[in-house]
Amino acid sequence: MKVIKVGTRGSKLALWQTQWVINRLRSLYPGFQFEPVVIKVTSDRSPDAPISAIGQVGVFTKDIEQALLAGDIHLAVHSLKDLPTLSTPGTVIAAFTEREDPRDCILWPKGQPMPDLNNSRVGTSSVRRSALVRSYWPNANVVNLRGNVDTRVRKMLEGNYDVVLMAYAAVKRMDLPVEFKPLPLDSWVPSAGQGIIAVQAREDDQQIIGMLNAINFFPSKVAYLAERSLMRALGGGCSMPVGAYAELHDGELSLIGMVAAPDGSQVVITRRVDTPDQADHLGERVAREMLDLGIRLTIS
Ligand SMILES: NCc1[nH]cc(CCC(=O)O)c1CC(=O)O
Repeated sequence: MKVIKVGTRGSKLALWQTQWVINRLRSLYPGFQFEPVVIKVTSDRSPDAPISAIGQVGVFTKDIEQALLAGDIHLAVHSLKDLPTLSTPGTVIAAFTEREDPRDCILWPKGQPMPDLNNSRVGTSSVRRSALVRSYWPNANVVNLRGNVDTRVRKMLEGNYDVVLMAYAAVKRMDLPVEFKPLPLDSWVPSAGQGIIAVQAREDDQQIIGMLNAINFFPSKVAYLAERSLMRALGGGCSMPVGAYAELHDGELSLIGMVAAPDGSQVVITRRVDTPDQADHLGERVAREMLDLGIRLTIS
């Protein structure tokens, strides 16, 4: 039986996502054996350093892509939002999964009432989330908090933070000892790709690409094309306070874009609609309109 090696990070969330993809593939292709291969990535090697200090693009994904290109694995499973908006030459995202709830949410310890957000210590290391906290809850204290989902929850339960911010997708996929409340999509615009799992193959591997095509979900792909185009037009990556969320509904693609000043003094949110074949153009248009509003994209 042919063994297909599936590259993944070793975090619980990554392993959950990889198992989910493997289960889908296994039911479609019973003649193959799918085997997860854990690959250590840059961010795992410096678990406490701020991502902005580790610096380069692709801290969650680069080492896995290299293993893919080297032929050590046949395919790779990533959180789409962790992948750089410019794809690595030689690789292709051959499947975008059905999107899990894309919203951000706040988490606090199980059994406790929801903290007063405007007087809380909020743990996050995301520049997008900190800008939104500073804008919407001006008296809250943003405290840097890095690490895998488990680490972030543990540090909160140890009393270092009153609430932490996280992707709702992560809360739904894992069993966490927390209370949680999702934040509204149109004011807390998520990161491009949030909630979608990306399955990557080598560009020249027609067999794997063909197999992955069966689990590709077109509405997720076209939504991401618009979100990615917006990110590219802003020249942004995860180091900028930018959000993008697109949705295909009744043949119409709508895109919400968000740009914030890192200190929260300005938040610009724009929504536009177009046909799905105009996904790229829609992203550029929303980006252009937001830039025309004159927000200062100062990267701290
Ligand atoms: N960079 C961390 C990361 N990458 C993907 C997810 C959530 C899962 C998803 O978006 O599919 C998370 C956790 C978070 O944002 O709190």
